[in-house]
Amino acid sequence: MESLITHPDLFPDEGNNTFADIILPVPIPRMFTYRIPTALVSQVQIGARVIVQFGRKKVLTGIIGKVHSKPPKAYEAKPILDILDEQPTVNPLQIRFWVWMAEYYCCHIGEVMLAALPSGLRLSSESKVQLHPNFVAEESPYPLDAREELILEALENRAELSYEDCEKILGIKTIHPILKSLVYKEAILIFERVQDKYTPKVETRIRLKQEIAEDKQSLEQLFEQLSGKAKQESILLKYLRDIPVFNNPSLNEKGLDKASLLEEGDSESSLKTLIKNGVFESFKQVVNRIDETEVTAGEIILSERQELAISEIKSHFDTKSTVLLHGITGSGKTEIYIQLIKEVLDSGSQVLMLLPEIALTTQIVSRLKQVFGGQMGVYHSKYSDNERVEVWNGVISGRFPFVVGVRSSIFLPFDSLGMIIVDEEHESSYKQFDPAPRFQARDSAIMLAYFHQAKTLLGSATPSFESYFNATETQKYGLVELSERYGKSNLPKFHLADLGADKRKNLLKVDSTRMMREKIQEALSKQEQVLIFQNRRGYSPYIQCEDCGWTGQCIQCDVSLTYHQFAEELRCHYCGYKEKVPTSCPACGGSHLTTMGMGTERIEESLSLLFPEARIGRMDLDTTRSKYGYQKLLDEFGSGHIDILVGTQMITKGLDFGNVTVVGVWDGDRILNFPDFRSGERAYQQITQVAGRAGRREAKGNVIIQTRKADEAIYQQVIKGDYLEFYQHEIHERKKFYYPPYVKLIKITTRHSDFKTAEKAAMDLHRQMAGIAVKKIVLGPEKALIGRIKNQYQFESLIKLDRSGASQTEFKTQIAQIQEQITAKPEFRSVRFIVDVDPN
Ligand SMILES: Nc1ncnc2c1ncn2[C@@H]1O[C@H](COP(=O)(O)OP(=O)(O)OP(=O)(O)O)[C@@H](O)[C@H]1O
Ligand SMILES: [Zn+2]
Repeated sequence: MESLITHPDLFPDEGNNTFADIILPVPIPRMFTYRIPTALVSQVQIGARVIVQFGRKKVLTGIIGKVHSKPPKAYEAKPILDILDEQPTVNPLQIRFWVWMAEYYCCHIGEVMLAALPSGLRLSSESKVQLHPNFVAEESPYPLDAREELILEALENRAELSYEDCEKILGIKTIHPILKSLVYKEAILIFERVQDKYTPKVETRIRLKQEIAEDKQSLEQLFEQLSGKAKQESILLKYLRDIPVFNNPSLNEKGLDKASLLEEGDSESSLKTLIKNGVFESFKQVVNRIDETEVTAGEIILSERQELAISEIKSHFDTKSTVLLHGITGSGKTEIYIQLIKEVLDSGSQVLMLLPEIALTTQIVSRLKQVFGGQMGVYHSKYSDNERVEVWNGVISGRFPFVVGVRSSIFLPFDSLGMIIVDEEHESSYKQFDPAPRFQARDSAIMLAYFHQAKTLLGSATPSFESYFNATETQKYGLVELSERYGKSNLPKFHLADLGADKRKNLLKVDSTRMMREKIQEALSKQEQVLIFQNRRGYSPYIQCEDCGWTGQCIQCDVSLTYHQFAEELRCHYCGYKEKVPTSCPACGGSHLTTMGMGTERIEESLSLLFPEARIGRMDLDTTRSKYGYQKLLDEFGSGHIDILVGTQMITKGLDFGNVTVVGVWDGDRILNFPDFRSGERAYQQITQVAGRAGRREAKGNVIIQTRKADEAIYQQVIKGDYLEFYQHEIHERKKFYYPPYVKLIKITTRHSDFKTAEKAAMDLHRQMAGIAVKKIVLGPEKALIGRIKNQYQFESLIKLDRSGASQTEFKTQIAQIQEQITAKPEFRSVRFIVDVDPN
């Protein structure tokens, strides 16, 4: 797309009264108001992309958020330079949603826009200069000065110059007055070249020349000519095998993708010869990046219990807009979703289904694909930006009335959602931690549904306390319970394996109890499969010197470096700093460096000592970094090429493998040790979810939890599977100590490169917050758990706010003002405040 626009200074103020508030991709709190030149008034639409000048030299692409007739008071509105879209890129519902998100999560609307638009839809633009077509130096009535001459000279040789080029030519920074004068003298034009970053995928295709394809005789002749030229003949044969033009010459038209024509090792040069000799021709075609899939699923018959759940969900939807489906692991929630999705799609509305990041590459998506085929779009963060633009456009065009996606799919341009499903709604990865907007996708989805007058279905075997609270205590949500597994499957049997007792009896072998070994052996001997879970948190292995206790520390953050065996490196998980593993201790020079902590790698090693015959796989951040890494491991496991799969959180999310009968939790106690008020909730969820992967068909499942604290209440609660009892016990504590869902939490982090400055600013913030007149408790400021990240010191304040909407709005408005006041003070100019609403 190219847009030729005149320079802003060429727009006189025409006294016209239409203004637009523009959402700009810069960190300013509000939308910025611009004037709409008369010539453009008829094209103005909310959601259309525009080009505006921002500051002195910057040209930005923004989006029209609002149209009105009130000129801004604090500044003179500049004109909009151009409107890029005939069809708006985002719709008014999306803008409403963005505005809500910026307000609720205390961030700039520009930040929401940046998160929402795939970067392929954001435009890059740059001011360019070219000679005025009518300019003839000799005839110009205006004298030119030396600098102006230089620019014109350069333009004699080059069709266009950027602002940067001009700066270089003149060797000065302030070129604007000179260019302005040249514009006035009608010697140059300033224009914008705007580039759409999205590039359609173009394939080179090959087809027979039509006259050959249509005429059997000339085809036969061709074979005679090619006899003896084996390479060319082979290409022709391959083509005819894939495109049988003998039977149907019209097939020839769409040809064959060049890459697949040559995939069997045929040579490119032989193909070239064939093209040169007029046998084949090559042509280009724009293709979809996202495959079309055929619907392949057969009819599913729902169980009575599932039918009942569906009718309960629907009847709740008559009066409530959100329903929580609490169905134990393996109860068949997916089939319930499928049925409901079908009905909503049939009624002509759109459906969005949210899944946690990692679950999105798995079975559930292929299951949905079988049912919904090409009308289902998948929106994944491992997709390239171009692929995301295709999903985006597919939602607008109606190609994808149904999308399954990760948390960012709530930003897709839906215009008539009928239902949003949030599967595994308890998952903490629905919360975006960094950068802003720090949104919780489940909560935002409920808001989005509200804007669309749509319904939200939350599903989980282990609901978040927030959702369960809303479904029971306040009855804002409807509650539907499924407490039996589908079909002949039963919940697995639990075994607590006491590490301490085994140690005393000398039964421990490479960190494993006798119970763990026996159960794994039993499964292996029956050709059944095993999953071993190791919690990621607190388990990063590190290197320590046995002599002096030295451990590697990051040079920019207050954290230990994590040991990566594979790369023989120490890495910082916060800033990415890395160094080679030292051969001797940098502190004392000793040579006894050992690996501490027990990561998945270590367990993999232990298991291969214990079960030398077994095929063992490992799934963690290291082994799944590539786009298809995760899928590949799961495929190998699913097809029985792996007997034991060791993994972190990733192996717990929604996996459904019938042959898994044993699930081992390698170190249960570590799961209990989250240092926050949600630790109990998280531990219950994690153990229940991973245990739920066992025994999902007829064969009985076994879950072994290794622990030193077998009498912890939480183990008994998990084993009993009594979510309600667990919830009631925990929620009581939450109430007593003022924690969510009884209060709203806001965390404010104050950051600065100087320790004292950070502390002082945090204290200042604290003092002023005390003055805000809403019911609240303010804790801190305290040095953050990790006191320094990327050389920035951090202090944290935690605010417990009254749940009422009015209190929250009041607090948030005032906190924004307080931040502005503090950073206006010279000593605090580079202090950063990070506001996290509903932190994890
Ligand atoms: N009506 C049905 N007909 C045939 N098979 C079914 C039906 N309902 C569920 N199943 C099968 O039962 C198994 C468990 O179902 P599903 O994976 O949907 O459980 P879930 O509730 O999502 O469990 P989790 O919370 O553990 O992920 C799957 O293999 C699924 O294909
Ligand atoms: Zn670091």
